Amino acid sequence: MKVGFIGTGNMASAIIKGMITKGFLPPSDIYVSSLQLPKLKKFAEETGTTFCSSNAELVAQVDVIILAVKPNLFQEILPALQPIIQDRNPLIVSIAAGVSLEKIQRLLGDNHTNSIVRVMPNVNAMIGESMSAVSKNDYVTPAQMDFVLGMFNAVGLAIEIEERYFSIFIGIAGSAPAYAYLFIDSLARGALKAGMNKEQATRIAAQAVLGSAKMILESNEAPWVLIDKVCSPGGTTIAGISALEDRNFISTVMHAVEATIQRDEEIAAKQS
Ligand SMILES: NC(=O)C1=CN([C@@H]2O[C@H](COP(=O)(O)OP(=O)(O)OC[C@H]3O[C@@H](n4cnc5c(N)ncnc54)[C@H](OP(=O)(O)O)[C@@H]3O)[C@@H](O)[C@H]2O)C=CC1
Ligand SMILES: O=C(O)[C@@H]1CCC=N1
Repeated sequence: MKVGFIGTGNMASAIIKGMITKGFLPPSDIYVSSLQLPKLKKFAEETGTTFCSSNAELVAQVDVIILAVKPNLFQEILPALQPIIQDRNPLIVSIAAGVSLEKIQRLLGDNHTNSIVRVMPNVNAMIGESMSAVSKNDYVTPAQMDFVLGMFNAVGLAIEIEERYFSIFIGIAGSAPAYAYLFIDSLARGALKAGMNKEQATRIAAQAVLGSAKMILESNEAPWVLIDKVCSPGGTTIAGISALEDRNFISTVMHAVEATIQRDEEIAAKQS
């Protein structure tokens, strides 16, 4: 299978580097196109991927197209590629927030029936730790779906969900790495304020958060049960939990998830 990425920015490069590290495809079977050609050439040389000087050149050579550009570019890019896409009929995979399967089909021509898959990965794909959601339209074959699930399982964990849950998924997985990085950075700032070197504090906090995430996944205990196990009576942890709740930590984080969902819905409304 030859897989072509239209767009090689933060997310595509994370997936590409993750796929290459995991040996999912030989780098030369990954085709890339984007806007700034000198930058693209350097990226292709560094990764061993196949450089394409235009989106059309890419579409002409691949079996799977990954749309990895910003949502507002879909209405410019897809109609221009419509004739060649309809001629070759590749599997179309979109990783954009706020662009529905139905919208993609509309941009490719309502009178056609393309195999389209929507994926919401996250940037941790770069180290093989993405959490990705996958949803398909009616024309995707079981073999095509297996290929997409295989690709995103190679760079983390991929699950199939109904498309109507995509906005919520972005709030807890697509955008969530940034929220987790912010939490770790905030812990490190607390340590910095108390006199520890920030770089060392960041590594310590990141390992503590990594272990906590693994504990939730591997212990089968609810987070609140685990929280109680850390809190000694009259100890340090309950003092910290109490301070977090003084500043509404739980509702602040819930509010961040709600804001993410709302923004995804706004982007979707603009695209429709
Ligand atoms: N960042 C993230 O963590 C996540 C992002 N996403 C989704 O991924 C998509 C890409 O996001 P992200 O990688 O962050 O964005 P970036 O801005 O980092 O990358 C966008 C890419 O699109 C390329 N591009 C722009 N115009 C064209 C064009 N006309 N033809 C071909 N390529 C073009 C750019 O090229 P050039 O570099 O040459 O300028 C760039 O490589 C978005 O739709 C986003 O919703 C989904 C999950 C997580
Ligand atoms: O911020 C964004 O819109 C993209 C989608 C999910 C993560 N980054």
